[in-house]
Formats: sequence, C-alpha cells, structure tokens
Amino acid sequence: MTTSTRGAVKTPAVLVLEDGRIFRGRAYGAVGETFGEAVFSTGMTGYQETLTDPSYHRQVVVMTAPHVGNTGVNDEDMESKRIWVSGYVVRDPARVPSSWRSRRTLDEELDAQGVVGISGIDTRALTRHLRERGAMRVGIFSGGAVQDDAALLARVQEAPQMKGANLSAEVATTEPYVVPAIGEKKFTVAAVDLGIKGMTPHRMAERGIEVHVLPATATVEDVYAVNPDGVFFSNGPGDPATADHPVSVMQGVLERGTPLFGICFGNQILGRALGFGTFKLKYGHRGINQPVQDRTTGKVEVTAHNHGFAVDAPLDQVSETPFGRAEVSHVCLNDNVVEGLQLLDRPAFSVQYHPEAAAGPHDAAYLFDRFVKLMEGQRA
Ligand SMILES: NC(=O)CC[C@H](N)C(=O)O
Repeated sequence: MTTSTRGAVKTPAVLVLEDGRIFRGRAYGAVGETFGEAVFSTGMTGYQETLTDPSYHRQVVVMTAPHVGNTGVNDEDMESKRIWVSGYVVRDPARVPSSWRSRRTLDEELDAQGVVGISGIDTRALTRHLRERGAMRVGIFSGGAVQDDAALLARVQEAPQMKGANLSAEVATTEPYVVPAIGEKKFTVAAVDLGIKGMTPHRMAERGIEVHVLPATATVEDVYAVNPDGVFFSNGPGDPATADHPVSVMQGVLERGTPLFGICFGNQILGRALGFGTFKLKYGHRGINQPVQDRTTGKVEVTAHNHGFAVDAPLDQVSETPFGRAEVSHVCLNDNVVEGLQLLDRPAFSVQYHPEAAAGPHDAAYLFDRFVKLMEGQRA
C-alpha cells in the first residue's frame, strides 16, 4: 500500500521537548507535525478510552507500557466521537492486532483521524525526564515537517501552555441531548458537559437516571429547565482556574441545595466554588492503578486518574465555606493530593478521579450509588 500517509514502517520522526531534549524514532499514525503538553500515562490497557477521552485535548500522551496497539481498535470502546490527544508516543507498536472485537489497527485509526505520533523511542527515558522536570510542551515532527533541531525547538517554545488554557467549549457538545435511563426511570440529572466521557452518563443510566447532557455554556436556568433531581459536572480538559462560568453555575446549584456530584474537572470546579484554589501538579496523575483512600469509610480503592491540576484544600480540618462546612473526603496515597471533596451541610460531593472506570478498575462505582442516595434523601 503506498496511498496512505501512514508512516508505519520507516519514515523518521523527531520528538522535541521545550527544554531542548530530543528523541528520534519513526512516524506512527499520521505523518506531519503536532504540538501539545507532554504527559505520561501508566495504564497498561485501555488505550482506546485514553485516546478518546476529551480531557486529553491538547496533550501529547506518552505510554509507559512498551507494547501498544495489541488489541487493535474496536467500535465499542470509544469514550467520545473522536480521538482528542494531540499526539501519541509509543515504544513498540503491535503490527498485528489480536482481538475478536478489533476492526482496524491503532496505526490506521490514528492516521485516519490525522493524529501524528511517534514510535520506537525510549519511552522510559522520556517518562523519567518528565517526572524529573515536569510536564512540558512538546512537538512531534515527521515527513516534510522535519527541519533542523533549533528551528523545531523554537516552534515548540511558541506553542500554547496548558496553564491558563480554557478548553471545555472546544470539546463539549453544542446541543443538549438525553441519555435515557436503563429500565425504570427513577431520577433526572442535568449533566454539564465540560468534556464528558461516554461511560459517565451510561453509569448513571444503569442506575435508573435519565441524563440531560447540557453544553458547557449552560446557565443555571438551563440546568433547572430540565427539572433535575441532581446536577452533575463532568471531567474536561484545560486549567480549572479559567472555568469561571461553570464555577458560577455550580454556585447557583449549591445555593439551591440540589444534590450535586462532580468528577475530575467537576471536582476542581467544586473546589473553586467553595473558595479553594487550584494548582498545576508537576507531572499529574494518569493511569489506572492509583491508590486512593475514602476517608469517610477508611477504605482504599484502586482508581483511574487523568489530571494535571489539583485542588488546594486543607487535608486535616473541616473548612468553613460560603456553602457551609466542607472537608477533603478522598486523598491519593501516593502523594497526598486531594482526590475528593464533600460538603457537610449540603448534598454535594466530588472526586478528582474516574469512577466511571473507562478504562480502569471498578472499585469506585459506589460513588454513583452515593449520588443516587443523595437524590433519594432529597425526595424523602
Ligand atoms: N480529566 C479531567 O477532568 C482533567 C481535569 C483538568 N483538565 C486537569 O488536567 O486536571
């Protein structure tokens, strides 16, 4: 086949980090150039869900698992309608996928969606570099995009930063839509889409919730127009410090005391709505085996993460906020980062990680049940 732009076999490619470190490999997926924030994910499975998670918009994902693409690409595991990562970095891509569900190779899929990648580089060395120096901007160049290294570095250094990026509107739905309850309908939830993953409304639908997914620009009036029993704020890309609009909508929901649940970006927005700050982590949490403790029960769960920012809230004291008392409900056992918040005087809570578990372990599924319980309490 000579018609594809796919660089699979021999086209050289170069990865340039903003601090001048350079890795040389081969093109993977589309040939061309791309820029983004270099981040690493430690998940050994679930690459299809990672690629299609809108929270990865503008990020170049480095896979620490050395062998990627083994199970090809299927038509069932997409978390949204397209791949969102801006670039993809792998050590040793599988050339022959093997799964009864596989429809095409990962290489073909990346090419078809115009996602520039690189393979054949030492992803372990790259990950150690990012862990020591922190997440930073990166460019991948192949084919006609390759120039001398100094010129490429200058272009990487001109690319936009993740800090200060306001990206939800670039990935969220522009039109509201409804995900019907599976079985008997028990509740209606308004879900503000800041970059929602497909599995999230599905997990709610499985519990008898009819989910009205609303654009990121939805107002408090839009939220209450669906007459919700509960309100949900989704995951999403970008810097939570820029999310002023969803913060003010959430404050409107907290004022009314409607049951509220947030995931990831939604947790950061709850943090801000309560008056806490957010900050950028050095290299973030991305993977599917992160240990988190639920401090309300003492139980430890193994969880899926994808976040580069975190909430700055005191771990060991109850905080007084404009919406009553709040506390840190969950904490990451690797580094003590805030992984969840709960209000003590209102029915509202959130987690920084991914209980929808796509991909990842299902330990945190109880959080959707907690949301249902809050809505039941509200009706009683
Ligand atoms: N998955 C998410 O919602 C990520 C939230 C935010 N963009 C972060 O990087 O921390």
